Amino acid sequence: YIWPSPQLDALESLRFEQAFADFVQPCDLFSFDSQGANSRSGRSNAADWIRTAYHDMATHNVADGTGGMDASIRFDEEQARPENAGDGFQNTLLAILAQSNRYVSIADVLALGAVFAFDNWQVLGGPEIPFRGGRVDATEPNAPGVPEPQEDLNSHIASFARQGFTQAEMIGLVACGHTFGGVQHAPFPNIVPELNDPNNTQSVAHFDSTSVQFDNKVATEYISGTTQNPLIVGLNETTNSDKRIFASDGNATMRSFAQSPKLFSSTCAELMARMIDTVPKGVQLTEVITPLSVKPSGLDLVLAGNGLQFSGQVRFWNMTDDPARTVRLLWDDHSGGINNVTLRFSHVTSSSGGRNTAAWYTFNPADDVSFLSLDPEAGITTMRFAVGDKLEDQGGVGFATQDDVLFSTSSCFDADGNGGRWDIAVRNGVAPTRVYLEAQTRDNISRPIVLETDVPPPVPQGPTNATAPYAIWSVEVKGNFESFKTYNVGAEVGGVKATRIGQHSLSDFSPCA
Ligand code: HEM
Repeated sequence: YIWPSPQLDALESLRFEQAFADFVQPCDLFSFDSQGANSRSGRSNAADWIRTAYHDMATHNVADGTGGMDASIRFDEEQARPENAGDGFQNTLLAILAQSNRYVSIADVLALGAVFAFDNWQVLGGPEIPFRGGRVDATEPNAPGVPEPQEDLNSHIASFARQGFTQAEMIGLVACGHTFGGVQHAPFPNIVPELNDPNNTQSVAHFDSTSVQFDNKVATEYISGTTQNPLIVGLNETTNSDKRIFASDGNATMRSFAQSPKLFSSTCAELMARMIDTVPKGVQLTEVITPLSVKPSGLDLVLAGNGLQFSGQVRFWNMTDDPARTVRLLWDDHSGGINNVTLRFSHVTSSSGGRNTAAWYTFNPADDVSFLSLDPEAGITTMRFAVGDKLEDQGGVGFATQDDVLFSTSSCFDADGNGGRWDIAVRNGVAPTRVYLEAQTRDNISRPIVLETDVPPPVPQGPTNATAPYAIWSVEVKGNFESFKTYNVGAEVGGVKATRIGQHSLSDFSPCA
């Protein structure tokens, strides 16, 4: 896709910049145990996240298009059902709900959690699950429908058919899920006894001998008869659902997985992608999110008195540090000028279990100067980057940069921290039908939403100064801790409503006179 695209940019950052993937590194990390990082609980965030994604999806009904990945699992009513026994769903939401935002739904982050749980294993031949965004969060619980271990084979075949999966796909999906984690004593005391093991304090009987790792041991141990999977060798035959499911085609599918780690991996990539892309009828998912090779990030542009202050970074994918490399930012302005500055190397990040690296360059010219100064008359229209002698301009279109509506540093906060005045700079010649502040918050069912506060145009007082590059629109705000709330600025120009560059709170500016 072409930058900027607010939704795809946000999905891309979350998928490729590691932010919450750190919850599944190391892979046996479990955040909800009193021993924390030294946990010997037998549990893992990674396993909880995969199971949560499956249980959210498993309510899908292909016939009427209801249910699916829509984060309905976040409702207490759904978590209280016997089919959703255990605290793994609550734990998952506690860890990752905060990652959702106006562009990335809670259902998207649940799907991404499952992707991350598999992601770290790619270096060892594990699958990369293609990730799309655009899921829509449910407004109420879905109808029940998650399979339970005591049900018979025909019920399971029917249940997976209702979810949209064939019998062979059911075997595959269960095997792919059950290469992680296991069955805990607390929610399933009839399947797993207390283990009294100081290295497995929550008494989890694991599905295979490598329970926090993606590999085909779930299949090899089953085929060789050495499996300890509690849903295969459990003393109570009734709850041996994996045994019935795995054997339901004469072991053909499981044998093929045992013979070929590659086939198991590619099958899991395909089935997991289908699982997380199973959404209620009418929901339109985005394209598969792939990393942008060049991505401007964290941009800010403010009017400061007589100058424009521009700051930000640019990320180059699959690039490591190289002191000999020169990176320049070139920008076009409104007066037809082309300007340029050499950017400074900032740092290198790594993601997906160390498989990808990205090099970041920052726009500020020196450590003690946090912005580039632009001429406000000329402004900025488009960026391009020169890496050595290679021009990065998105195939000629450049990186469009808006300078029409911005925060002004004349904004100020009240001494009590409970309000102040927002000054928004509107470029001369631009005629917005609306300018507004955007605050991101959540509704009463946790969905990220945006509240808008209108900023009125200035009331003309005497002759207007039509030669000033920007006019100031202002609004006074009041409320508890208002000075510390973060806002974006948005505007509607020519019928197009869009968020502009940068994010601020009043406390970034000066006290009001
Ligand atoms: C007939 C279908 C299935 C049944 C009856 C079933 C049953 C179970 C049960 C009883 C547990 C133990 C939960 C706990 O103690 O917290 C479990 C765990 C798990 N299941 Fe399934 N499952 C099924 C299908 C799937 C599928 C399709 C996936 C994902 C693709 C999946 C992923 C997981 C994972 C990752 C765990 C480990 C959770 C943890 O260790 O915290 N399951 N399953």
